[in-house]
Amino acid sequence: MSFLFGVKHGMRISMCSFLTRGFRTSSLNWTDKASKFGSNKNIGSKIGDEKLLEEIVNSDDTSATSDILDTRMLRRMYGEQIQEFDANMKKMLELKFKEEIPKVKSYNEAHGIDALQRMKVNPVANDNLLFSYFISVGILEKAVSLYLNSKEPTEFQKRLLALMTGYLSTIAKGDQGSGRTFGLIIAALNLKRNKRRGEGINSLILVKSTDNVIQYRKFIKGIISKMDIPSNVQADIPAVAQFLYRSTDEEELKQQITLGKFPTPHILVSTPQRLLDLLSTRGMDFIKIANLSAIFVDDFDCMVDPETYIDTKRQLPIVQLLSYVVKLQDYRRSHNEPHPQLVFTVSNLCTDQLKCQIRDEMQWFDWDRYADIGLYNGATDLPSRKGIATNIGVSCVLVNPYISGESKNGSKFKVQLFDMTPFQYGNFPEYWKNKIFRCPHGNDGYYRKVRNVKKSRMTSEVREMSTKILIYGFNKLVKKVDGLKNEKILVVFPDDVSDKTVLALLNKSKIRAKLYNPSEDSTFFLEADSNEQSSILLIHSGSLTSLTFNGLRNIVVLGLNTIRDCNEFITLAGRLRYNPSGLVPAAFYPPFGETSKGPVQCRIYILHEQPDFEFVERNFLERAFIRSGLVQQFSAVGVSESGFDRKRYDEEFKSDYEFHSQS
Ligand SMILES: Nc1ncnc2c1ncn2[C@@H]1O[C@H](COP(=O)(O)OP(=O)(O)OP(=O)(O)O)[C@@H](O)[C@H]1O
Repeated sequence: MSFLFGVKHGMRISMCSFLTRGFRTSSLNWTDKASKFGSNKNIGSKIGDEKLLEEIVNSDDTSATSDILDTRMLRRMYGEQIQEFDANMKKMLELKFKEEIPKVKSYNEAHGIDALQRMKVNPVANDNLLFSYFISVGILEKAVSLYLNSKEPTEFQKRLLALMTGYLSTIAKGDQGSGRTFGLIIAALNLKRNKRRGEGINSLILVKSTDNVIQYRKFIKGIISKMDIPSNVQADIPAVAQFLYRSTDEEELKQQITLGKFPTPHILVSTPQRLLDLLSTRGMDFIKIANLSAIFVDDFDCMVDPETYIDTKRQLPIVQLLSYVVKLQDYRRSHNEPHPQLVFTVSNLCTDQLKCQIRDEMQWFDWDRYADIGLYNGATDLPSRKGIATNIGVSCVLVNPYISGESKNGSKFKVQLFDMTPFQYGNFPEYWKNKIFRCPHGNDGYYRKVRNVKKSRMTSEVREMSTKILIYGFNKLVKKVDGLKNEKILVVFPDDVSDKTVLALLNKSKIRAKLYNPSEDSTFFLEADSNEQSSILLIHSGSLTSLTFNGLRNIVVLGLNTIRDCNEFITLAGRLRYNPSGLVPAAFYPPFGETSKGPVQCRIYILHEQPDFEFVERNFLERAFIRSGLVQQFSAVGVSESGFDRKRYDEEFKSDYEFHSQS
């Protein structure tokens, strides 16, 4: 408590209040400003006194600078402090709630109408809804249409933007590549701030990783660059959006100075961890998130446990942060404005278990003003739609290492490749359900345990050898498979394998490869191949969530440790974008059980060492292939594995407690 309130209140408040007095932007919000520019009225540029600010930051107190630099120590202390803070906060909240409840009630009574009737635009009544139906600021609508080269929102965006017009909250299910990220960006840019909320950051957008924040920065700057506003105002981006992520000390300090200079951006994009760091080191008066209009969380289900969601012993950073931020809204509320809108996006595999947990355990949402996007199934129902687009094919290639004695120079390490025997899904929903929900020792949790035990038994030499086998396999695959020759490929490897090791092994095999850089590689797969450039882009599996690679058609996965569960499999497949615009048409996600007959246009090759490919690994893949919508399979190398005993495999994973057909 003392850490957050005592120390922070002393010096920081004085600095912050000075900053807001001295550098406060006009009380108009940015969308108002933009409209004025659109009508060619110059409202004046931002007041800026760099030197004075620098002095204030420097003289803030020396401990503040060391606070910032010695963040590791602070992060360690953070856990205890937040608990103490939380307990005190609860007491204050209880008192505050007593005063505030009549106001909240009166708001709900005054607006006692059905949630869906609050929407000003009906997203299904008209097939030709354009951005102009939802975006009230002309200059923003033009910029979005120019940037996306389209005037039409996607189906997902229509639903989301319609809910925004009714100030509704949602947990929105969406297909991979359906425009979820842009939906959130447009909603946040367009969201006007009610003056009664007072000053503060308008929207908070939380995303999983640093790479995601950098991608948001690129998209938002891209939209702003299309606005027809004077060039001196273009430099004002920090007043519109700011971006927080863990980085070098220098970059982190830069982020803080910008936030000190522009304390109330229209949008703040951050990873949960970085925001928690800053809240613990700089306090909530530095980050003005006490009266937000909206909180957006992109890919919420990728930030929690894929099986148990938020029901875990350890409180996950996103859960910890949301609980804190939402409480803060109520604690600080001295106006009669409603609860901030909460918008989470999730994948279309998400079950209603997540929603139930949030409803029963978290006081985040105002459920009177909530509406779903997408169909929520019960915990043991099949998903309503396919999770992987029907133009994607998947192949599992088994890599068998051996020592050849035929070379002139003696024995040589070589590999053979085999296609795994494809799975036969059949046409029976009961079979699929048994596989997904009733398969004994077949769930993702069990599989993960088996893989962890296997990994813990491997020495570092064996681990390195395993990577070497897969790189040899990759090299052979590229030479052997026509569809991969001279193609650009995204190679994904497990988070616990060093990128240097993979890069060194590829270079040794004379394969030109480069590591993914979020600032420059989003168009890697659209650029024409040249002899000097690499055609292989390398990325850790943990970095994939939400990244868009326009024009990506081939992914090679180095080992099953790269895909730890079905969600990760869907996220991985969702990076494939046949369409250069980066959108995946909704028609590629038909109902779950529909047989996919379309051509395979994008491919995933999963490489795995044959000696390590046992029934449990095979079963994991079968479950993932079924659960993600009976994905199309294809043969990559044309040589089938031998010795697979299907009968024994089926027996091993048969349940004595099964789903049966109703007929
Ligand atoms: N309405 C639209 N019209 C045309 N293109 C669009 C539209 N919305 C988004 N896009 C393009 O589609 C691509 C994917 O969009 P976006 O990243 O929002 O999808 P997503 O559902 O968030 O994908 P992911 O599966 O990566 O989370 C982007 O590169 C964007 O340029």
